[in-house]
Amino acid sequence: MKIDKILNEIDELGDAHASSSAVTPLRDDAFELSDIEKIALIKDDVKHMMETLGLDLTDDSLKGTPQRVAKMFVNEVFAGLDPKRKPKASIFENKYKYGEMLVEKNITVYSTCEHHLLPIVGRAHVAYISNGTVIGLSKMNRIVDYYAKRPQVQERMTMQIVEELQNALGTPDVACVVDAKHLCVNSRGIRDIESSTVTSEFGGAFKQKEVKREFLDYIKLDTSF
Ligand SMILES: Nc1nc2c(ncn2[C@@H]2O[C@H](COP(=O)(O)OP(=O)(O)OP(=O)(O)O)[C@@H](O)[C@H]2O)c(=O)[nH]1
Ligand SMILES: [Zn+2]
Repeated sequence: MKIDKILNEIDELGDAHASSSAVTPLRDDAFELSDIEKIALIKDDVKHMMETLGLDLTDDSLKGTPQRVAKMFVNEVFAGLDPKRKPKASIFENKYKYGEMLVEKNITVYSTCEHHLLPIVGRAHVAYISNGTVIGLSKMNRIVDYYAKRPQVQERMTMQIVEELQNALGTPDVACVVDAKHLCVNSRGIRDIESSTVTSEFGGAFKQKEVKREFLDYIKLDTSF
């Protein structure tokens, strides 16, 4: 596929929108290889890494690891790099005129820290106020999961979730709070097992103190961050 076409598609999908401030840094040729080609190349890379560490890849337990890791990277933990996998946001008309805030809370987040390639595990809470459009509830969970399945920093992921929902719903009135543990902080380095990271993005009406407060009350967080 021609790179112009791919970039156009990404643009249409809203991920590389010119006004976006939270774009995952991707190479121009990011989608020139097929998933199968990527898995074959990554398999060799993982094999090389393990051999360099001195592991015997003829061992029964280790021999399948390069292929297993390559498949897991492309099809699972980094699958959200591919705009083709972006969930379709089922949008409905708000015929019942529900005008209050809707909160989808405690969405499970499994992501990967892009600095250490170690897991980020936590919860996302998203909210919006309808301007005439409503979105299928599960689509909010799916949008969170799509952006989580990338090498990430938590700040960017939080902003990407909000930007995507703003595009889908056609309103700036969207917010997201993420509370997550970074295994690069908990299990190595400083090894602080208790600490977690809270990030937030408040769009449109959520910048107002009372609206923000209502959202944070629903998810039972204070405003001290
Ligand atoms: N802002 C931000 N930083 C992150 C995130 N995930 C991991 N980091 C940090 O990225 C930083 C990378 O710093 P470096 O000094 O290059 O890495 P390091 O030598 O492994 O540092 P230590 O983790 O302190 O041992 C670390 O402080 C991580 O805690 C994230 O989502 N957002
Ligand atoms: Zn890290």
